Amino acid sequence: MSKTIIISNRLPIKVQRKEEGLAYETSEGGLATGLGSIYKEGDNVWIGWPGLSFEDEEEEKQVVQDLKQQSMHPVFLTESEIKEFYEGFSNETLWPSFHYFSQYTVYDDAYWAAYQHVNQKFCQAVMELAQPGDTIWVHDYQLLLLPAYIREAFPDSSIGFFQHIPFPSYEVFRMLPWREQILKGMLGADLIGFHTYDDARHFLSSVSRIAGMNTAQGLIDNGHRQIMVDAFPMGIDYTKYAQLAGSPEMKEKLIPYHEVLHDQKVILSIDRLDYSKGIPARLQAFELLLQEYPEFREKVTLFMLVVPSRDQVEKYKELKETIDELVGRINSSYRTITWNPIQYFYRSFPIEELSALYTVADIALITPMRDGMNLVCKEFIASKLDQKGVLILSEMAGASKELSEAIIINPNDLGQMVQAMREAMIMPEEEQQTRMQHMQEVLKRYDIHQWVSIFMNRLEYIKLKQLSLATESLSKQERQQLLQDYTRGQQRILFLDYDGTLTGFTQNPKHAFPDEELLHLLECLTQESKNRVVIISGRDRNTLQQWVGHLPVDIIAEHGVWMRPQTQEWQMMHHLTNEWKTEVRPIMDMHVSRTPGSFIEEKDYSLVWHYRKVDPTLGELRARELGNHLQFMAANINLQVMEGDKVLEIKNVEVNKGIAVLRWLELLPHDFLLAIGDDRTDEDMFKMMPEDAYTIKVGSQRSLAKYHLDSSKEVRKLLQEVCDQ
Ligand SMILES: O=P(O)(O)OC[C@H]1O[C@H](O[C@H]2O[C@H](CO)[C@@H](O)[C@H](O)[C@H]2O)[C@H](O)[C@@H](O)[C@@H]1O
Ligand SMILES: O=c1ccn([C@@H]2O[C@H](COP(=O)(O)OP(=O)(O)O)[C@@H](O)[C@H]2O)c(=O)[nH]1
Ligand SMILES: [Mg+2]
Repeated sequence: MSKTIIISNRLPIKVQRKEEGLAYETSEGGLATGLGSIYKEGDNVWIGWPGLSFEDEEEEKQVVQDLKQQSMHPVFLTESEIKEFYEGFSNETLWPSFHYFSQYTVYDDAYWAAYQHVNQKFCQAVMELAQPGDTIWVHDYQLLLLPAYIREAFPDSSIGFFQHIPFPSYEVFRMLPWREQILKGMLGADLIGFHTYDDARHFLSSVSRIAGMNTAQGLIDNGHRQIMVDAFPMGIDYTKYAQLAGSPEMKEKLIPYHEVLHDQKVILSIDRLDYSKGIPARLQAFELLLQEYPEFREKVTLFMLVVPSRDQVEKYKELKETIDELVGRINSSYRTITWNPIQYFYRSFPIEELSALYTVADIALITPMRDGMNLVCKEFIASKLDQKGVLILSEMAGASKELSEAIIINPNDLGQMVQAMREAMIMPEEEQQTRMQHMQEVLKRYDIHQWVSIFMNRLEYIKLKQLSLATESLSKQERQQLLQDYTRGQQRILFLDYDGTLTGFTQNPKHAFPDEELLHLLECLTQESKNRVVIISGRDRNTLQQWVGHLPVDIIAEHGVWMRPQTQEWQMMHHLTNEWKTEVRPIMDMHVSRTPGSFIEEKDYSLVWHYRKVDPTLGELRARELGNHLQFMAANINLQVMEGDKVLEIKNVEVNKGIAVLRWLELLPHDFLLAIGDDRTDEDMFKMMPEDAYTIKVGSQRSLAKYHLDSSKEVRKLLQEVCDQ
């Protein structure tokens, strides 16, 4: 039976070394409870780091055994891996960079080496446990390379990846020297999820700009597979928090709070110790509230829980000192004999205590500078059974996208935070309830179980979609049939597109000249007297003449303006005019000057605007503008605007590859036809081919062709087999 394997850096439990031996505690965080519902089912398993370094193999064996009973499998990290992979690359490079704290980012090759090494180590663990057919779900920024490593080991596996922290804008992401390897690592997955649409959008933009891949409609085409990217805002176990808040034990738990607080309002703040959480600014805003509105003194208490986290990392140590100082200063300035403005705790609390705090708090003050999601604010909402209470939430938290009924603030605006606290303190109960009810509905509907099920569902969907494309890809059997039909054929025509089909895509189109391998292949194909090999290309005739003209191939140039049957002279297929160029060229010239990196290619009867070196978004925008402009002119002067891969071509309306192949089909008797092409212009050729022809599209986009091949490399392989017949 197939199973689901979950992999995250941290396991949902932490091993602690106590005097009486090893002890297991739950890890802080929503992921652990959320996925709890699936990892314990059937043979499912969760792979991750148990949170300590072990020197003793016996102790490690013990941990493996203990965890096995709870459907977990540990990956042990050495002291130096903890330093360089976990504290280093994960939390001193990726964490600050992805949270827009670029000034904190450490760029260190040793960290990067450790990061690759530990990702490999996780891959080893997956390989030990995975079987064909298993679903693999990788979590978070510590394991960005893992999807590609797993893909290499198990090419057909179903891999989902979810990132719990933000994905930064391209301008920030590009600063990482290892940006390309990181993207390639993530792209090993079939489905890539983020908390918000903005994160997904930023990721897609980096993929398009850095990896140069097509990312239309959230689908990435990497040449082999379609990869889906989408937003899946993570929910919480709503019922669990609601039930805890309503449990009989809760009433008792609340007694001491009420004794201390009397009629004071409670503002609650809970986070891990992290500069991304905006704790100092929050404290400053609270101080300003007390300063500017003395009427609130002794009427409000800030309960501030800071959970120790990554305390070996320098910036976290510094932050701890800053917070200690601020709390000390505010408390010492404003405290009275009976009142302390801030109740500050630096430790972690069990869920029952958290629930009591959520219940008792009037206001939750959640003001991160950046946060992937933030589950604390959701847990607060779920705990409010009487629907009284106000949430103040930073617009920089992923959760703000769902919780629009909160008081949304910008954490850099201290004045706005002060006003938000004031508004929350005096908000009428009805308004609190209306807002709370709305937020509760959102969170109840989209809880953690829904989150898991929607993610899994999408993963299944994209796998099926890939499969339907794969079934169109030339199977072993169909390949055999093709070769058999070829051998039987006495009069064969092979139509071969050039760029993207016989050669790969190059940054400079002039660099795509044929290499030795290709020339040999063409020689071999043309040596066979039963073959007519037709190179059918959009390129100008001079280039094609220079590159393949010495071979006895037929050439169709400029999508069918020119033809050169075998060794004869070049002929024009249509009587065309190019007088229109004087009118069109200035418009293209203007676009070139407005679009850095673009250039014009001039052929005898067409003009082409290339934008492969242009920033992709700008390129698409300008292509649309130019296309519209030319479309408008074209209708009056018998021209067509053809869109290709990063090109826009304008030429006479009667020219296309379909009309060109018809000429060959009419003139030459044939009993075996093969047509291969990669681009939109090749679709015209596929359209004109008779039913029994073998038509092959290179790449995974939809096509009129019957079959698909992955790349020009695959095309060459097939043609070599044809040659060998
Ligand atoms: O493992 P640690 O280094 O101790 O850190 C704890 C976890 O922190 C991060 O949490 C994030 O995930 C939450 C759930 O999706 C999200 O609400 C929050 O905004 C994120 O910051 C981190 O992503 C985890 O990998 C860590 O285990
Ligand atoms: O003493 C504590 C404080 C917090 N949490 C939990 O830690 C998680 C924090 O998740 P969040 O998304 O808010 O932030 P992260 O720490 O993951 O960045 C929440 O589920 C809290 O309930 C906990 O278990 N014990
Ligand atoms: Mg092509």
